[in-house]
Amino acid sequence: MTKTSIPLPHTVAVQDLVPILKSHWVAVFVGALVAAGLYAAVQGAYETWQQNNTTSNLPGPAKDHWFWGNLTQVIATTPHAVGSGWLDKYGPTLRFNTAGGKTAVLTADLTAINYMFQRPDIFVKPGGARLILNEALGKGLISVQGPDHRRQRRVLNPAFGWRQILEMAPMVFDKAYEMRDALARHVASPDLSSPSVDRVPGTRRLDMSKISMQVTLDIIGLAGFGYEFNALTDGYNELREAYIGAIKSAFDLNPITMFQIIFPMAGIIPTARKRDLDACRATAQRIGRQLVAEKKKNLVDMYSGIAKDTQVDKDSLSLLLKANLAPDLGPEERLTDEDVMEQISTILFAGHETTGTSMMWGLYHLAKNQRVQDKLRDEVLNLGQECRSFDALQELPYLDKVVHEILRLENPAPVLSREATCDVHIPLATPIMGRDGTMIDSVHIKAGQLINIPTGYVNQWPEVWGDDAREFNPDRFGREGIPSAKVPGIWGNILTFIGGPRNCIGHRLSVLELKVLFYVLVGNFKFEELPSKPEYKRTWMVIERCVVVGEEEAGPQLPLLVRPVVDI
Ligand code: HEM
Repeated sequence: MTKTSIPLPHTVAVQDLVPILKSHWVAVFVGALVAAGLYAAVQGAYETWQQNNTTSNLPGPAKDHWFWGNLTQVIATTPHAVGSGWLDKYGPTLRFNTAGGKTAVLTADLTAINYMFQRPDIFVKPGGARLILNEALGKGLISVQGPDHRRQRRVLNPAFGWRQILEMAPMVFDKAYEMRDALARHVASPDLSSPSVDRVPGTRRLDMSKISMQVTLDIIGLAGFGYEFNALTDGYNELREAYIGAIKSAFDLNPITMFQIIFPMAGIIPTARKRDLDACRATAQRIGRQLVAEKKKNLVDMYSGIAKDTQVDKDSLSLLLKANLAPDLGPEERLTDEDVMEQISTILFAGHETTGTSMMWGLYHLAKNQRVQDKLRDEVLNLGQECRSFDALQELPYLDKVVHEILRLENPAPVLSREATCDVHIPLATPIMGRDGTMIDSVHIKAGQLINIPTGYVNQWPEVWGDDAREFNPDRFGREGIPSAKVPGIWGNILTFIGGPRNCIGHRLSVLELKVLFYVLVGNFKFEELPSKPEYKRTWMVIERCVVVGEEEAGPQLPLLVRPVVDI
């Protein structure tokens, strides 16, 4: 019997499909995109459900809004204020609702925080934060993860040791005295714009937020990469404009940007914000490449004997270029010129607004606490008004306490976000009661779970710092048990510079800057609240800034009365 093959009625040869596919390629392409989108949405929804389900027993606030969860409260005030309220109410570990049906864990538990700090490959910066950092700064130390981070950190570390930072002290003193002279000129100039009540003879109403940002920009330019911004003299500077433009565009959190943060895949949408950002980045990169080329040439000239009598410049960029040439580094461990160039925007971003904001809030507290200011002035004037020795400043115990207290109470970035890369149990020092009444001694989370670390809350936690933890009182340092060694911070047992392998590489420079700046400021001027008593309010843009109520449009400002010390 011969077998005859009977074609199945619905079988179509592949070649028959080609013309159909060709004539319908747009429809097929769109169909494939929709299918991929649907798959991603279902997969995403399933993962979110799993994450939410796993943490559903944690205490925390109910949703305020069907889409924005509890974020409406956060946007109305600051993440630090809202988070602190929840932590006071629900205990040290809780869960709240973010946008799009997702949830976040918030924990001030010191064991949990230390566990996360020590495992930066498991607890990474969330996708949305990485998107913004990459857009604004490229792939510098603060943006990269895993092996790239370890490779960069190894080369950068030697540029930020105490010995290297101490060599920058003379330059920081120079800038601090330039600021003093600029303040003295302002005070001596006629005040035509302040309300008459604030025109007090022998004083001048000055925006100390602006001056804090100017002097710290000048310092980071010179200390970071030997570059003069001349911000204190207010001259035009191309890199400064590009940097300010990039930060402004990057943090322009309009609804499309918010959508892109929540759903990072949407980052490919071209927007005016992205266009502006790219233009600013192109300028910053052009100047950055030029700086790297010049510094590299200096090093090569020095090592090859062309410029025998010169020394390596003392700025971080020169020092890291030198470290990058170390013979014990393998070729795959060295940074490329592009890697080095990206560190310029990173150092600017990470080292400028943070220190500037700490200086500004420090002045705010000193103006409100004249007793502390007078005590500090009495101490620093023992060194006269022209000291240039950082060793001498290190001997001043009250200056040390004041700087600790400023950095404790005014953590510029008081809430950190992380995202788990795998399922993990986070141990807790303090067990908490779940919604079902059972005790929880470790938090189980799924991969992709968002976790917030309220470093600012821990810095102000009465359990750690005493009942007056939310007040400005430098004398708390030195009380028995304070600071507490239980707090896992890299500096001063506070969490301002965090801890673990991703701690703030610039913390020593920042402490040096603040000591020098407050020595010069308080030794030469008295800072007072304005007689018109404006109301100040905190705003948040990753960093907590100060605005005047009713003048929010003017942006961050801290107007204070400044009085030269000779007139006191
Ligand atoms: C008061 C001043 C400062 C504060 C409060 C501060 C705070 C921080 C914090 C909280 C982080 C961790 C961010 C995260 O992982 O999410 C960090 C990282 C970093 N900071 Fe600072 N910082 C300050 C000053 C500086 C200065 C002066 C520099 C540079 C000269 C600097 C450079 C960096 C860099 C490069 C990183 C990334 C480190 C890494 O991921 O390995 N910071 N800083």
